[in-house]
Amino acid sequence: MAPKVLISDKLSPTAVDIFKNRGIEVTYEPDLGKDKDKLAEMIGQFDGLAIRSATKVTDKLLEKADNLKVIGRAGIGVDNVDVPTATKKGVIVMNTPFGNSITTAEHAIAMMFAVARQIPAADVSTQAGKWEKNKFMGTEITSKTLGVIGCGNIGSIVAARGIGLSMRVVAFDPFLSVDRALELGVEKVELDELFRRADVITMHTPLTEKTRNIVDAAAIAKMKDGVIIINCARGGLVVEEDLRAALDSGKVAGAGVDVFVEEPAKDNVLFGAPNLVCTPHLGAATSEAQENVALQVAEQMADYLLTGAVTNALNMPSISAEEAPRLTPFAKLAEQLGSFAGQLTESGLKGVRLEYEGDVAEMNTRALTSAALTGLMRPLLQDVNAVSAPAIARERGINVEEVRREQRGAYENYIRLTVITERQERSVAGTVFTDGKPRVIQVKGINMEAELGTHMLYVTNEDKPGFIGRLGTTLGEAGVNIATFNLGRDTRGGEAICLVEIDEPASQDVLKAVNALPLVTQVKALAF
Ligand SMILES: NC(=O)C1=CN([C@@H]2O[C@H](COP(=O)(O)OP(=O)(O)OC[C@H]3O[C@@H](n4cnc5c(N)ncnc54)[C@H](O)[C@@H]3O)[C@@H](O)[C@H]2O)C=CC1
Ligand SMILES: O=C(O)C(=O)COP(=O)(O)O
Repeated sequence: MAPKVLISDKLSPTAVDIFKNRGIEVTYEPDLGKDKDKLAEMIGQFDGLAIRSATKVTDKLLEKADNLKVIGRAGIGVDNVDVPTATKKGVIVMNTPFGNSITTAEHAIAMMFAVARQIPAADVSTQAGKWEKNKFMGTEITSKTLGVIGCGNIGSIVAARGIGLSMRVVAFDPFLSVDRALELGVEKVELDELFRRADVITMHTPLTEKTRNIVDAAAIAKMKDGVIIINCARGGLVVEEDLRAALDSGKVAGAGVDVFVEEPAKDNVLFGAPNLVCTPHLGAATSEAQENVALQVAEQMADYLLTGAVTNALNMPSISAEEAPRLTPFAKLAEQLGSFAGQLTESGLKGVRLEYEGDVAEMNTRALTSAALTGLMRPLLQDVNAVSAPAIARERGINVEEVRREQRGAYENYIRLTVITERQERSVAGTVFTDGKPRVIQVKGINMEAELGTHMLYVTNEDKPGFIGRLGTTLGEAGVNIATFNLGRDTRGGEAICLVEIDEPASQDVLKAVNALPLVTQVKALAF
């Protein structure tokens, strides 16, 4: 069945065309993001949700999103998405990190000039026939200091534009390296120094608990008298009441505000302040940027839904379209190994070690580890998937270790998964042959070669003659048909393992009967 995608915010028609052309059923409801009840009613039918900033993807909405696999943000900020809850539910959240950055940087520069030359107010006055030439005295930008808070994609474009305008640029960004600052031609400074030195301050950080209220009354007090403040990033970065007071007092000479704590902003404390220029979250609103983000989000979501390729996800490692098909059998193997170990693990899991050897060591092992963790935890948590598994493992304090060895052993590729519990370590290993089929090749250090079917019996016993015949007879008498039978032992007369594929799940009576056989040490029904 074709996957279904809902677009709940205004997106360029390009997105609709791409989804359709790729065989995805698409519902375009550009105003749905504003109607959370209707959205909650509809969301259950969809595999994908494409949004901008108006749709709020809350935990309540996600509760109803039973089929959702991917949320695509046609833009950058995902503060309107509850990413931790989406991750726990196994829903990928992806954005388009570059599509609108130039446009947004240009908006910040436009705001700087609009404020410095009071263009909006001068326009209103002029069109009212007032010709107030002396009222609108401006500020020259050349040689002034531009303070950039957050010097990532957008901040660095703003910095470059600032330098192009002959400004001196200082930047505060804890993740900005000295080399990158040099390359950009900006001076890396601490926040207080930026506040002290900048004539114009512009913000380009995401909204996080660290950046919320970064510009409040105390910060403004450290700034130059007559500073200009520009916010084209997120509403919560500035305490609106404090900015209003500073505009009223003249401490801040002017502000350009594109984003608000509450959006749509209908009745904001800032409105009506002197020399305030506002726009309704227009940072990304150019046809060029909207084409970019619509095209990119639709391609990324379609890739994921149709091929499993992952690009620009915030909660999952990337998997390219080329590697997705190559990775699939290994992901299946990793998940089967995890599932095998998970079904045999009864006491508290402390850690998991994944060893990748040969060709597979050069693949995207993070994605394979996620698949292994999914298999491992599924016996406990039905809804876990490769998106949620690493987060759940972390939350539960399960230590995950990855070892990669590129040299080949007896097999071209080899994955060994070891679970570490309070009581013991247990390993299971497998490979993918050239037929693309995963095989288990070692259980607890005992070699064998088994393809895992849907229903399996796992039996450990003492290696003595006559056991296999008795096991076969017991299963036959119980009406259980054997599909495949795989054997291994550590030493002659030592510990032996049978992995038996059966056509139907083993009943409790069958398990009891097998358990009662002489020499049996453990019997377990496994399902894959
Ligand atoms: N007004 C609008 O329409 C638009 C607004 N935005 C906003 O702009 C933000 C930035 O976008 P990009 O530059 O693409 O993101 P980015 O991730 O490339 O850059 C953000 C920078 O902020 C820095 N940062 C993080 N925490 C910080 C802190 N506590 N103090 C100082 N710097 C910190 C990071 O190190 C990073 O370099 C987005 O998160 C979004 O909220 C983005 C697009 C359009
Ligand atoms: O990309 C971003 O972070 C933006 O803020 C753009 O928002 P929008 O898509 O225009 O609602």
